[in-house]
This record gives sequence, C-alpha cells and structure tokens, in this order.
Amino acid sequence: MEDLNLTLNEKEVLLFLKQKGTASPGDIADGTPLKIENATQASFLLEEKGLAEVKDEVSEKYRLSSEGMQYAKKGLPERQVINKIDGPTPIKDLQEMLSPQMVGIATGWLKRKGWASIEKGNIIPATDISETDDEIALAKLDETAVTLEETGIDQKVIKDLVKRKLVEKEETKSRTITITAEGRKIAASGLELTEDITQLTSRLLKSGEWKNKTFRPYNIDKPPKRVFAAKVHPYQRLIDQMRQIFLEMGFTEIKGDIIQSSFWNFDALFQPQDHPAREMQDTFHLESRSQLPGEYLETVCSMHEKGGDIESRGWGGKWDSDVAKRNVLRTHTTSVSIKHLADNPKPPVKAFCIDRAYRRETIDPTHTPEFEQLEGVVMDRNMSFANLLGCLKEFYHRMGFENVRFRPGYFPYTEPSVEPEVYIEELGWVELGGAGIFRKEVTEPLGIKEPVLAWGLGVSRLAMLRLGLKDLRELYQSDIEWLRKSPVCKL
Ligand SMILES: N[C@@H](Cc1ccccc1)C(=O)O
Repeated sequence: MEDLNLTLNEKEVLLFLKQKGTASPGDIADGTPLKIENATQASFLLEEKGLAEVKDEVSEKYRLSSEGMQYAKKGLPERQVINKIDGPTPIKDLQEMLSPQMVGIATGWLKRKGWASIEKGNIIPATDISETDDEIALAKLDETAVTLEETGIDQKVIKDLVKRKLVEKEETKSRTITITAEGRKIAASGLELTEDITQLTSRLLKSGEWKNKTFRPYNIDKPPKRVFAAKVHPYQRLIDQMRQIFLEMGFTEIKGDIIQSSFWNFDALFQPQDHPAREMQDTFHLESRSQLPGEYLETVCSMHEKGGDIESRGWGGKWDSDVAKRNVLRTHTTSVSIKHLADNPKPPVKAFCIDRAYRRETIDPTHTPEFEQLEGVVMDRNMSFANLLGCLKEFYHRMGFENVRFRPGYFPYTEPSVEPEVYIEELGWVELGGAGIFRKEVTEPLGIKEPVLAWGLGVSRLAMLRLGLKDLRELYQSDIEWLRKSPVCKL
C-alpha cells in the first residue's frame, strides 16, 4: 500500500465513506466518534490526497410568506375580484365589498393578465379567465421550504411570486463528501483504525509499547514553510550607512532634545521673531516654556535688534524673550548643532546629528510631519566655502552618487547658502537639503570666533531614491511584504 500517512480521523472518515459512498459532515459525525469540525477537516485532507471529493452546494428553497398563505386560501386579489363579478361593475362597489386596498392590488393584475379591462371607473371582465401558473404554484406551496425540482414550479413563475412578496426564498448551503475510486482502493486494503506515531515519547519507550506501533515515516518531499530571516529595516540600514560615512570622515555624533525652546530652534539661528516659519501652521508649538540660557540673552537680543557690535543692522524692532521661551518640536536638527557649538565654542568641532525633525505638513506621498535630517557642522580656523562643498561632495560620493552640484540657496543663518543636488537617472537633478557658512550674526553672540560650515540634509528623500519608493509613507508604515522583499544588499 502506498504510504499516505493517514491520520486516525482520516481513516475514520474513509472507512465511513466506504460504506456510504457520499455523506455530509453531519452524517460522518453521527456515524463516527468525530465532531463535525474534525470530520470536515479530515475530509479536506482526504481530498488533497485524492481519496475523496468535497463538494459545496447552495440550494434554493421556497416557501409561502404569510401574505402568500392568505391568498393560497382565499385566492389572489385579482381572483377574488373576478369571482365577485359577472358583468361590468363599478370599482367603488367592489371597494365596499372587498377593501380599497385589495381592489387596488387587483386592478393592476387584472389588466396584466387580460382578465378585465377598466373603463370609466368600471371593471369589465373578459370571457376567458382560466387558472394561471402563479395560482397553480401558490397551491403547491406551503410554509415548509421546498426546492423547485420537488414542486415542478417554473423558475420565472417563482421569481414573480417572490417579487410580489407572496413567496420567500431560502438559501441553504450543503457540503457532501464522496469517496473516490482511489479512496475505495485504500479503504479496502485493510485500513486499520490506528494512528501512526509521530513522536516517540519516553512513555512509549519505557512501557515497550513502541514495539507494536507503526511510525510515521519522514516525508522529505513536503515543501517546508518559508522562513523570513530577521533583518534591519531598510531605512534604518541607510541611516546607519550615513552615520558610518560621517564617522569615517572623522565626525563625532551628537544628540539633542526633540523639544527645544524657540531660542535654540530659531532665535540663536538669527531667525527673526516674525519669520513665517515660526507660525502655528508650520511649527508644532507646545504650551510649555523653557528657561533661557542667561549668558547669551543680551548678545542675542542685541544682535536681533540692532546687529550687536558687528557690521550688521540686525532685524530691528523689539526682541521678546517671552517669545524665545516658547517650546516647539524641533523643526530642524540645526537646533542641536547650534547648541553644541555654543557649548563648545573652541575649535576644532566636527560633529553630525542624524535624527528626527517635526513640521506641520499635510501628509502626502512626499511629505510627513516627522522626518529625518542629517545635520553637520565643521568649525575650525581657515575653514572655507570650498571646504564645505568638498565635504558634502565627498559624503554623496561615498553614498554612491557620482554627480553632485550646488545651487545658490537662502537660509536666515548662513551666507553664502547653497542647496546640494545629486543627479539621478530618470529624475534629473534632485535637491537634497541646505548648507552654508553660519553668519556672524549667529556665531558672534555665542562667542564662536572661527568660521562654521553647516548643513542639514534630507534623509528620507535620499532613502526614497535609494529604495525606489514612490511614497515616503512606506518608510514609516512597516509594510511587511515590502520589508520582506527589500534586499539586504545589492551586488
Ligand atoms: N536647517 C535647514 C538646513 C540647513 C542646515 C544648516 C545650514 C543651512 C541649511 C533646513 O532644515 O532646511
């Protein structure tokens, strides 16, 4: 006998079917020790092995509605009307005899069936008013549901009766299991109601029971379940790669608070207090307030109001320290850079920060209110604009972008300012952030004497390009199929 590894339940079902040929799961449950669920499950397994066939059918049954029951007894409204008259009769008289409602229903059908015509408020009966199919059908039905085959009623006739709400349709699902020729062969080949042992237990060994048991052999043809190895999220992998590049270029990683005072997020960066980026619609403002760093208050205030002691006119107007105290979710990681510089005003400083920033953006395929930035600063004697461009170029080269260029840009805190762009096949030049040399208006009030190169690069943009995504949101949604498909590396 071919080894089919039948379970005890499958054997039960097969032996039952051997006698009955065809049975429902209910029949099997009645005739074996199995529950309906187990009988069903075993039947499907038998089907997979070609020993049985499972068939699901929906059968339609019909029964009279309560209205239908009444008419089956007294006749359809049109029949009741026609029975009451033997010549032209005023509708009004009929309405009194029966009911206005009944006559209302009847008139339509009288016309449709050609049993009567209606003229000037009179019903004039026709000569031939023989029994119609719907009446015959009505007489055959009652409150127990039956199939059309059982009654011989025509499909079209029953449909009309259902539409008239005189008959109700009931759908019942039924499942039958039929043994196949192969199944019969197996069932007849001395099938025993014992189950193969799949696990050898210490109990079986100690008692010696194992000697009389049959063991299920290994099935080496069965395809194993796919396993998915754990891996680092592709976005995290890219972030780690960027981090690694800056570390290798001799930078130190810095971290800062997500909640920043407006002072560090805006004022220390010489952003005027009436700058539109500070508005509610662009920035997440918090109710809490921060203490301001006393040592820089006067210098920053003076820089904003009149340009401090340097050759600058400042923004003019009054600088309000209460505005600077307001907390925000950092709108850029530049707040982390500037605080780090204030804390470390002596050269050299070479630091980067790769972290989240927050802006009030309407979410769409290219905007999310949370996103990552790659921020960096270099402060040292004789640092030049050329050093800045070289540094960024080097980073992008190491990321695998060959063509890098810089377009003039504007930020309130840098001069000159540029926007680095990389060239992507199919897309052309893609802008990837901002960079520049911090203005004296930024560095002076914090006691920084050397030039500072600074940049803030978009990380998620770069990730979209590298991972071939059309929608930024995929980076944050953990779509399991996408994650499984994304390669760990490309060769
Ligand atoms: N903070 C800027 C980027 C930037 C950082 C540093 C210098 C110049 C520009 C931004 O978020 O877009």
